[in-house]
Amino acid sequence: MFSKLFSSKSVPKEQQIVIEKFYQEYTSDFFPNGIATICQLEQIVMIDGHITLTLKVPFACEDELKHFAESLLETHQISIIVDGQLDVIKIKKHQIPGIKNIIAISSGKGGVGKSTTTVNLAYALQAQGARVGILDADIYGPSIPKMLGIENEKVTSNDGKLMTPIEVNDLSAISIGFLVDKEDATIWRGPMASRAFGQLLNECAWQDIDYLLIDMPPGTGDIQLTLAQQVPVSAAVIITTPQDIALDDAAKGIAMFNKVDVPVLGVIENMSYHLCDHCGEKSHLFGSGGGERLSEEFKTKLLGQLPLDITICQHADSGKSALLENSSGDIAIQYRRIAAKIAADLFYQYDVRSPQTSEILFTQID
Ligand SMILES: Nc1ncnc2c1ncn2[C@@H]1O[C@H](COP(=O)(O)OP(=O)(O)OP(=O)(O)O)[C@@H](O)[C@H]1O
Repeated sequence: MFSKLFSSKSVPKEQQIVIEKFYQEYTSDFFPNGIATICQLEQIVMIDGHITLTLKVPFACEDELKHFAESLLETHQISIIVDGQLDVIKIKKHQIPGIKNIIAISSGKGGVGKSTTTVNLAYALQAQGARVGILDADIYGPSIPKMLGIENEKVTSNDGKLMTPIEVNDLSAISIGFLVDKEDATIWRGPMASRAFGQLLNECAWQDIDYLLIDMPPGTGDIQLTLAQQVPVSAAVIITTPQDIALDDAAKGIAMFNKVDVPVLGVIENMSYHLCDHCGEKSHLFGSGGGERLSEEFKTKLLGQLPLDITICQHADSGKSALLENSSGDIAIQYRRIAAKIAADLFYQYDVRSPQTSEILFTQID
C-alpha cells in the first residue's frame, strides 16, 4: 500500500521506512487511537531539500503536527516538515452555504469574558490552520466589532442580496453592531432579536469557513433557547469564572444545551487565577476548583483555565489579541491548546455518534 506513497526517489529508503513506522505507531492526547487512524497520508517527498510529509487532517491541529515532527526528530534524528492539508469534517448536516461547523460560545452570566474568549479562540483556531468566522449574536451588547478593532465598519453587499462579512486579519465577522447603532439594538425584544440573528446567519456570504464561532447573548432565557434550537449548532462551549454565582449560571447553560440536544464540548474557566508579576505566584482570586467540579458534575470537560491578565483586557479593549501580538507567549499557547481541543473534540463527537472506521467516516461525509 505504501509503495505508491513513497515513490519519491529523493527521500532515502531507510528514512522512509522509519517515518512510515513512526507515523503508523504515533499516538498522543489528540490522536489517542493513532494519527494513522485519523489523518490520511498523502505523500512523503523532498521539497527544497526538506523531507515533507503531507497529511490530510480532519480537524485544526497545526501545533500537534509540529509536535509529531519534533517527536520524530527527538527519537530518530530525522527532520521533517509536516504539511497538514486541513479538510475539516462537517459534523452536523445543514444548508448554510460556506460554513462547515457552528460552535456556540455561551455563558450563563454576563461579564465573564465570553466575547474576549470568542475572539481569542477564533485567532487560536486560525493559528491551528483553520478558516474561522465570528457571528456576534449578542444583539443587546455587541462587543465583537470593538474587540476586532473594526467598530466603525459598516456592512456592504457584493451582490445586492447577501451581506459581505467584514474581513479582519483573515477572520470573517458579522455583528448587529455593523448594521445598526448599539443604542437601537438594545430596545429590540424577543422575535425581533431572533429575526435579526437569523438574518446575520443566513443572509451573509460566508466563504470557506471551517468553524463559525457564535458569541451568544449571555444568559439562558428564551432568546438563547430559541437560538440554540434555530441554529444548526454542532456543539457548544461554556465560559465561566470560578465564582459560585457564575458557576451556577454556567450549570444552567449546560442544562439548556442538553435540553436541545446540542453537545457541550466543555467548560473554559476564565479569570481562573492571577500570576504575580514579581514572584510568579499563582493566586486564585475568585476561588478554585469550580470549573473542574462543574465539568465533573455534568460529565463534560474542563477545556482550560485562563488567567486574569491585564494584557488580555488591554488587547480586547484595543482590538488586538495575544495571538497576534505575542504568538509564542504563554497566553497565546493556552488559547491555542484550548482551540485544538475544541476542534479535536468536535471531530471525535462525530466519531462517537458514528462508531465506524475512519476510512468509512471520510467517504461518508458530503
Ligand atoms: N482573562 C481575562 N483577564 C483580564 N480581563 C479579562 C479577561 N477576560 C475578559 N476580560 C475583560 O473583562 C471584561 C468583560 O469581558 P467580555 O466583554 O468578554 O465579557 P462577556 O462575558 O462577553 O460580557 P457580556 O456577556 O456582558 O457581553 C472586558 O473588559 C474584558 O477585557
